[in-house]
Amino acid sequence: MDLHVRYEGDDDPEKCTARKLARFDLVDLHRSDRATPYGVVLNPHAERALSPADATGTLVALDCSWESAGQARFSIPGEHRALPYLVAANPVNFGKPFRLTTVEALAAGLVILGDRPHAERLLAKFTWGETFLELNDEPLRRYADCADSAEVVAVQGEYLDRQA
Ligand SMILES: C[S@@+](CC[C@H](N)C(=O)[O-])C[C@H]1O[C@@H](n2cnc3c(N)ncnc32)[C@H](O)[C@@H]1O
Repeated sequence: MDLHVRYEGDDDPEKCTARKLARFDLVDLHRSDRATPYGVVLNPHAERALSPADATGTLVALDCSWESAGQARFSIPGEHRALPYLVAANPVNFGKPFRLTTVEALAAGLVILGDRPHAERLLAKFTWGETFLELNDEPLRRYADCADSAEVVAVQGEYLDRQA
């Protein structure tokens, strides 16, 4: 799978997971929407949840600060998909649902789309990377077994009910 990041550069460069992935040649960074290849765009505001039905060779994330990650920022052309309920393992948002770093979002997307080994290669660059897969082991396996977005949303409902 080709991994691309629309890079805004408005977050702390020391903590930026996309920059680190780029240093290891694990993603390509793009400074404009126009330069970003068309594919499945990971967008927390998207109406449709990512599912194994989204067969694609190109996964795109937007790396910007959460303060600036409003809907309007996601102007990248592509098929926009939200990730279902998963919790963050990164030190900034540990345990918070839906608030994933770029590497966590790309890794989750890869697992749901059936490429767990690729996800493991990305996460191996972060001390807390393996924890992300451990914390989300059951939901990730279940989402990856779903046929489509509606099934993913139904499975997600079980986790949201447990939270309530
Ligand atoms: C807002 S940026 C924050 C990046 C952070 N500065 C870092 O260093 O990784 C995280 C990106 O990951 C993707 N992402 C995170 N959580 C997501 C979710 N619940 N659904 C879809 N995409 C998500 C989106 O592309 C989002 O813009």
